[in-house]
Amino acid sequence: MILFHVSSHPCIIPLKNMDMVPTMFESCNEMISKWEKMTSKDGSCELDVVPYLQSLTADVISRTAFGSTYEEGKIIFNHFKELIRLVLQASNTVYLPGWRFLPTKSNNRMKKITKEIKTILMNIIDKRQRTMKEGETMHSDDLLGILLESNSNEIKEHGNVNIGMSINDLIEECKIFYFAGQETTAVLLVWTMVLLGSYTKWQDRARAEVLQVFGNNKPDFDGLNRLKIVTMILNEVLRLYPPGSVVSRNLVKKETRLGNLKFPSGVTLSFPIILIHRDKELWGEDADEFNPERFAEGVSKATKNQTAFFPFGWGPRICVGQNFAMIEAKIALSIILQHFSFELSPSYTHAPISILTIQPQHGAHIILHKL
Ligand code: HEM
Repeated sequence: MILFHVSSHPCIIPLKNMDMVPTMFESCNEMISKWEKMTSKDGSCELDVVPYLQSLTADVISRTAFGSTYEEGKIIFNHFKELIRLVLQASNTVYLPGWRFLPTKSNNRMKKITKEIKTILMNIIDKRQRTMKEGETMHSDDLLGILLESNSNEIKEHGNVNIGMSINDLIEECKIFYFAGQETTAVLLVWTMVLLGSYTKWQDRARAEVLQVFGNNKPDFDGLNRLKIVTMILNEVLRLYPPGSVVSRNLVKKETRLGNLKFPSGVTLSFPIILIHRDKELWGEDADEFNPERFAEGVSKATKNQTAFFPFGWGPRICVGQNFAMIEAKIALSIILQHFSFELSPSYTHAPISILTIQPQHGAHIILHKL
C-alpha cells in the first residue's frame, strides 16, 4: 500500500495498489505501438524520446487519478501543463509588483484555464456523487474516488459540510499529484534511455534479465520485484540525474538547531541532492561515472550506510509516490527492452538543464531497432 500525503489537510489518505500494473502496461503498450509504426522497413527509426515518455507518464497519472473519467482528467492535466509553461514564462521576465493582476494575454489565459479546470472537475465530481446517490459504489480505485470517499466520510463523521475539502482543495490535490508525479518519472525514463543508449553493455544485461524473468510476456508485479539489474540501473540513473535536484525546507516556526549550527526562523534550507549524489568523498573517484555495479549489493552497501542517496527526499516528507514511480519505470523499461534495442544518436548533444527537473536541453535523440 502506498501512502499519499495530502498537503492541505492534516491527514494521510491510503492510495491503494489500485491494480496499477495493467493500467501502466496499457499506457506503455500504446507508446510501443506508436514507435513500431514509426520504424522503417529495416526496422529502425530515430526519434526524440522526450515527448513520448512525457505523454506516457501523463497518461499513466491521468488514468490513476481519474480512472473511468480518464478522458476528462486528461484535459485537466493538459491545462496544468499549459499553466506550468505560462508560470515559468512569467518567472523568467522582470518582476513587477502587481503584474499578475494586469489583464495581459498570458494572465487572461491563466485565468481562463483555471476556470475551465474548475468546471471540468465540478462536472466529474457531480457525476460521481450522483452515481453514489443512486447506490452504486464509488470509484475508490482511483485518486479522485479516494479523495471524495475520504471527504464524504469526514463530513459524515463531523456532521458538518464545512469540515470537508472544497473544490479548490481538490484542484490543489490534483495539481500536486500531477506536478510531483508526471515530469519526475518522465525524466527518470529519459535519462535511463540516454545512458543505456550509450552504455549498451548495461542495456544488454538489462534485456537479458527482463527476458529471463518475463520472456516476451506482460510484466507482472512479482516479476518486477525480482528485477535486480534493472533496479541497479534505475538507482544509478537517479543518483546521477535526480529529477528533483534540490529539496528545501522553510524554517517558519522557530529557531532551529542542526548540530552546531543555529538557524533563525524564516530561513530556507536547501539540500542539493545532485551535489551529494556526485560527491567524490562519498562515492569515490568514479562518482561522475555511470556504474550501476555500485548498487549490486543494495543502497545501504553503496552508501556505506550514510544518507548519501536520497532521490525521493528523506524523513517524514519523503516522496509518497516512490514505489509508484519505480514500478512504472520498471514496466516501461521492461517493455521497451522486450521490443527494441537502442543507441544514442550522433545528433544528441549532452546539455542537462534544471527547469523544475533536470532535463536534456536539446532533447534525447535515440535510434531504435526493432527486435
Ligand atoms: C522518479 C520519480 C520521482 C522522484 C525522483 C520524486 C521525488 C520527490 C522528492 C525529492 C520529493 C520531496 C521530498 C521532500 O521534500 O523531502 C517528492 C515529494 C512528493 N512526491 Fe515524488 N517523486 C517522484 C515520483 C512521484 C510520483 C509518481 C508521485 C505520485 C504518484 C509523487 C508524489 C509526491 C508527492 C505527493 C510529494 C509530496 C508533495 C508535498 O507534500 O508537497 N512523486 N517527490
